[in-house]
Amino acid sequence: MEFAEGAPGMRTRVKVCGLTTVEDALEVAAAGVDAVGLVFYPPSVRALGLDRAQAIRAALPPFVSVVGLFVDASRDTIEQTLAAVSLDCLQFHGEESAQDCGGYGVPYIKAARVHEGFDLVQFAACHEKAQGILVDAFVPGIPGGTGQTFDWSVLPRQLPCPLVLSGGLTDHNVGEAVRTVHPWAVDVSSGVERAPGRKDRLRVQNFLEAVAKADGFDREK
Ligand SMILES: O=C(O)c1ccccc1N[C@@H]1O[C@H](COP(=O)(O)O)[C@@H](O)[C@H]1O
Repeated sequence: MEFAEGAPGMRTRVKVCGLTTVEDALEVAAAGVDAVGLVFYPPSVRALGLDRAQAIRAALPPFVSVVGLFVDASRDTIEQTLAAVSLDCLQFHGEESAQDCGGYGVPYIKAARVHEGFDLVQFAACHEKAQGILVDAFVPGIPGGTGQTFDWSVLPRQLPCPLVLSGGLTDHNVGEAVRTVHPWAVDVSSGVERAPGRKDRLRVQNFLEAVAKADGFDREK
């Protein structure tokens, strides 16, 4: 199977990023998401401290992956975070090189902010050890979580690793996104919020329902 193209009948995985409370994390887990993201990037409205991250990790049921998001963090910061919080995957959302992302003994995904002329195939080749490549909108000066979409038609049909689509996804556009891009997974943050850093249960449910519908599965609320 070529990645970027999910196999026919495949279920698109869903990550909801930017959980800041145990209550929201349990709600999105109960709704059926595959992964939750914890933001370890202090300028973000969704950033959380180690105590809160530990509490969320400890509260989650099995088989919900916990992804730690970093933006150009120091190796010390990442190691200290990993020592305090058990993370299943790292998400590097800054300008990290392939070397910066490796050596933690934890799988990682590397984010690319897509703009005109951006060569995603070359980017993926540079990050060949990444478990997947996440694509997000390019907004100057803001690394992510912007709620902005981008032109999905610039994405290549084939990549050598799984593609995670993000950037301005909502329950209204994620169906079209899945049908157009056929990503391995989708990642959403602001599009399922009721306030910055607080997730809205109904929006999360509607988002999951829209993904399932686009995959060809029916999903009861
Ligand atoms: O969520 C954040 O605050 C954030 C901060 C810095 C870098 C990335 C961040 N989130 C990631 O951004 C994309 C798109 O988010 P949105 O759905 O458009 O709000 C997503 O991959 C988040 O994981």
